[in-house]
Amino acid sequence: MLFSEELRAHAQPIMTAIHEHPFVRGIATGYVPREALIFYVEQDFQYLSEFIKIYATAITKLTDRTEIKFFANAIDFILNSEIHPHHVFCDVAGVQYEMLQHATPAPKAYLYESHMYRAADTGLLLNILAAFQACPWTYHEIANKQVQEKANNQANPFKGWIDFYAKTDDDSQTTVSDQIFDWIDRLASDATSLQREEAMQFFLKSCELEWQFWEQAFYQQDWKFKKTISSATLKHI
Ligand SMILES: Cc1ncc(CO)c(N)n1
Repeated sequence: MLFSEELRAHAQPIMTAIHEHPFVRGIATGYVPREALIFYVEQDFQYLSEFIKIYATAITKLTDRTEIKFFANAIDFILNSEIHPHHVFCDVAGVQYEMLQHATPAPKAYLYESHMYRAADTGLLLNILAAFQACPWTYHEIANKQVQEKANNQANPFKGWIDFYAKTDDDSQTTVSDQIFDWIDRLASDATSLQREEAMQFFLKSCELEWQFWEQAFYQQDWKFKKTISSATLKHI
């Protein structure tokens, strides 16, 4: 069994819970509460900005130009393409995207970002890719399933969001997530079983954190002492 198949098999209960999450179901049925959409975009905007920095860290581990290009493309994708699904949510919520670009990470986003940095700190590309893969993989799975359900019909205000994440790489007909699984398999074949176990942990925790990210937005879960934390300044120190 390929390592990527093992990853997917172990993540199945989490993936099922993501498909069934009320936020994700709401995208399919065309209704998500406005507060949830706003909280999501605020958090995702800052989360993706942090992701760019994590990709940049990954680039420092590479020498092969094709591999470097992969991460450079991923950065370009976040900066120039992934703003589109955010605009879809903003349009439905009736808010200006520019208004949602100043948030600080809520607890689960903070945890997810810290988890990614922890993977990067191991210095192993296998861990970085495994931790990162939950991101494109789960979104692609969500969108594909919703396309199969014909949720991306003209009447659905989230059609643009679903179509965006269901898209494949036009030339090769493979998705970014397929390419990453291939890359993970190549690295895993040279790894020890302990290293594979560590990568598995990074992947599964990222999958759970994807579920948590939807949950956090749906219920707008923020720091309990947000005002205290965000009003603190260093002026007395
Ligand atoms: C939290 C999260 N995971 C995955 C994606 C898809 O890239 C995203 N935009 N945000």
